[in-house]
Amino acid sequence: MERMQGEGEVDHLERPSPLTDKDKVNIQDSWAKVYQNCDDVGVAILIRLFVSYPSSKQYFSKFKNMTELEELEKSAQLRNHARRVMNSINTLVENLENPDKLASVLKLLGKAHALRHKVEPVYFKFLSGVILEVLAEEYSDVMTAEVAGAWTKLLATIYTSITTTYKEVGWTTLSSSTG
Ligand code: HEM
Repeated sequence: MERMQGEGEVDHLERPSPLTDKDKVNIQDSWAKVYQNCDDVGVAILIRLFVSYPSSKQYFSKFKNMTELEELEKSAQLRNHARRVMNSINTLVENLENPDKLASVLKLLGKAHALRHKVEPVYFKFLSGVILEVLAEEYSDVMTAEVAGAWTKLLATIYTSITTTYKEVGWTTLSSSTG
C-alpha cells in the first residue's frame, strides 16, 4: 500500500543546515563505497521508491502500468533513470566545495523535472527518504549516525533547492490552475 504523504521520517528534509567540513568528508568517503555499486544501488533505490510509493511510476511512460517486481527491475527506462540519479548525485558529491556548480546542477534538475517531466515536488522528498533508507540498510557499517546525519543535510539541501526552482518556474500557479 502507498505510504502516506508527509510522514514524520522525512520532515527533517525541510530544515536543511549547512554542511560542515566533517560532513563533506563523511559524504565523500561513504559515497566512494556506494558508487562502486552504482548500478545495483541505483536500481535498489528506485525499486524501493516505486514499491513504497506506486504513484511515483505515473511519470514513466514505459513502466507506469507494471506491477511485477521482476518486470520493473528489467525496465530499461528504470535502469536509465537509476543511472542518471546516481550520476547526478556523484556530480553533487564531487562538487561539495563548489556552491556555484551545486546550484547550477540543482537548478537544471529542478527545471527539467518541473517543466519537462512535470513531477510533483513531493516525490523528491519521498526519494530522499528512500535513499537514506536503502543506504542505511545496504551500508550499515558505513552509515553511522554521524554519516547518516550528513546525508540527511545534503538531501535536504537538494530538496529545498528543487522546490525553490519549482516556485521560480511557476509550479504553484501550474498545479493550482490544473486543480
Ligand atoms: C535526486 C533526485 C533525482 C535526480 C538526480 C534525477 C535525475 C534525472 C536526470 C539526470 C534525468 C535526465 C535528464 C533530463 O531529462 O533532464 C531525469 C529524467 C527523469 N526523471 Fe528524474 N531525477 C530525480 C528524481 C526524480 C523523481 C522523484 C521522479 C519521479 C517520481 C523523476 C522522474 C523523471 C522522469 C519521468 C524522467 C524522464 C525519464 C525518461 O525520459 O525516460 N525523477 N532525472
